Amino acid sequence: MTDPSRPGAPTAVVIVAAGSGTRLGYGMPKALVPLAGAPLLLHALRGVVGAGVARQICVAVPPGDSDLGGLCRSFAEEFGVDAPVITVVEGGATRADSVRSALAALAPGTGHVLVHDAARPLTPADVFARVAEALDRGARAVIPAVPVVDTIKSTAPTEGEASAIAGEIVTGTAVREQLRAVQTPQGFDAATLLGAHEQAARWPAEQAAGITDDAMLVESLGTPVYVVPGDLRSLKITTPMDLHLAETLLATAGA
Ligand SMILES: Nc1ccn([C@@H]2O[C@H](COP(=O)(O)OP(=O)(O)OP(=O)(O)O)[C@@H](O)[C@H]2O)c(=O)n1
Ligand SMILES: C[C@](O)(CO)[C@H](O)COP(=O)(O)O
Repeated sequence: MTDPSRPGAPTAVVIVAAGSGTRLGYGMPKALVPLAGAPLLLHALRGVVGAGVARQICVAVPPGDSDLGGLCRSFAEEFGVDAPVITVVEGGATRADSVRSALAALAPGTGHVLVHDAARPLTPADVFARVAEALDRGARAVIPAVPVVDTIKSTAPTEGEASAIAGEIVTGTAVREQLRAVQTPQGFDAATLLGAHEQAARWPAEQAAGITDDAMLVESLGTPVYVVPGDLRSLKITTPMDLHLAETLLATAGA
């Protein structure tokens, strides 16, 4: 339910659910893939409504889809008038295109926007709350993140004689203490996010192909992006192993 006592600007949550799920390999849009018997999108919708931050939820579904749109409509009927308004739009070829399509459907007067992956079905309410609170405190952009546990190195393809040994060679080691693994929901002042996406829509294809989250578009404008603690349970379902892990987490939580 939307908490009417929550201070701050009217908040919309965009759920991007238009991906194909190629790496998961189920032969259906990833948002439809079942986790503990319910599609990933349904888990994400329940999470957003349970967090109580949204006045509107705008879901980007694959072009031509009717299953995920139908799921959203049934979900809205289940909650009735107390639930946030749920809007369904057709997503695009890339995640950024899907976000852009959803932003165009936000209600006039929307002050804050949280962009969330349908592929993160187990994000705890606390994470939504931390992001929304940072916006209420004046941040124009805020992301949840967790520390990185592996050592991260950059590499380059080997050349000449070295290529007989291996395909890649190390070019550097990042300072791990400065690295964070970034999650969603990512929160923004609505005008800031719209401006950032409008600018990125004019980027050349090669540069646009490198867009992996919304915050990097805002960073490119020089706007400070704040970081709040994420949660390891907010994992992104990308491969079959992630789905197994999420099933286990749910089974353990319900035990
Ligand atoms: N054109 C796209 C691509 C991705 N997404 C959404 O962005 C989130 C993160 O994307 P990702 O995990 O990469 O999903 P897919 O693109 O479906 O995965 P894959 O790359 O394996 O096909 C997902 O909720 C996905 O539905 C989207 O709305 N529109
Ligand atoms: C937005 C995101 O979930 C932050 O970690 C991530 O960058 C999405 O990447 P994907 O390759 O589109 O799954």
